[in-house]
Amino acid sequence: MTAQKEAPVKITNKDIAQEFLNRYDTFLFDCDGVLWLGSHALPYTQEILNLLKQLGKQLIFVTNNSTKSRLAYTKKFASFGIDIKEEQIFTSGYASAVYVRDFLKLQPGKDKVWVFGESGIGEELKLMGYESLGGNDSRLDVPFSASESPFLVDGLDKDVNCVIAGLDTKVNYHRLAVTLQYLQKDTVHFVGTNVDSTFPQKGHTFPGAGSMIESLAFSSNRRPSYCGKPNMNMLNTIVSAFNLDKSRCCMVGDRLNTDMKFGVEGGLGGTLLVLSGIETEERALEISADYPRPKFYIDKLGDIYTMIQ
Ligand SMILES: O=C(O)[C@H](O)[C@H](O)COP(=O)(O)O
Ligand SMILES: [Mg+2]
Repeated sequence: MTAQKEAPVKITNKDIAQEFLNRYDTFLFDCDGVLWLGSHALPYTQEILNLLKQLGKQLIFVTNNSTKSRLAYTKKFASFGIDIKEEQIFTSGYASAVYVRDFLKLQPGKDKVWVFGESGIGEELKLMGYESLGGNDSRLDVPFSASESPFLVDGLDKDVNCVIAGLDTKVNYHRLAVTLQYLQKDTVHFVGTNVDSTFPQKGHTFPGAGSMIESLAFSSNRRPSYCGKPNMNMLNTIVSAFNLDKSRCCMVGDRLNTDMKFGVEGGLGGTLLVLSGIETEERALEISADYPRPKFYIDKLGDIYTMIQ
């Protein structure tokens, strides 16, 4: 991993903020920890996004949170007074469905997908014509019994040829046990939405998708193909969808080993780390073999708005 050669620059005043904005035409925004913490919008999120729109900047949103579909995310943005189109949003659930369609080339109407995760994965699969099982099926909410589970008593579904595993806030032994049965079939592909070990919320840091997916990897002794940031397939999908000039793009995120790695390895013109999510200023400045340093960093995204007033 090539560490950013020059030390990251902290955006602390109007001149630095203005120079930063002038460098880029397109901003790829991570969501959790940057725009909001769960249902709590971070300060001036609406204002800074509206300002960038007024400046003619292109806004794209790239979240490793697979719990909602792209369409559902437009509603979350709207709840914060932000008007965003579905095509501007890329989730790790969508990236996983694209991987199933374009790389695994599973047959809609024939191949089914077992989902360990929430509705955002199944909804994206459905839009591509795939039937998915598991997910938020309420029969998985009851305590597990091998002799009574409806997912086992009649045997596994023979048309399931892929497992997609992602963040599931209703994780339980029933979901883990049935998912493992599918992963024990070597004909079933193992896809993980994202590697994030933790999930930032207001005042707390909770287990992330990666911590659940790695549990399934451990019990099945298999490695998942991860599709979210920093996977370059996800970036390439976005770059080609918008025909982007990467040199004029900046990735804005709160995690070094996903967002910053995604931007630097993707060859984007710049990266901005915000300290309102997972990372600290110390980690932003340290040189690590596991992830690159950001080009810029700031306490929180909305500070750009207040600085240039
Ligand atoms: O656990 C997860 O899935 C992630 O922490 C979370 O959803 C990350 O979302 P992002 O910061 O990429 O918007
Ligand atoms: Mg984040």
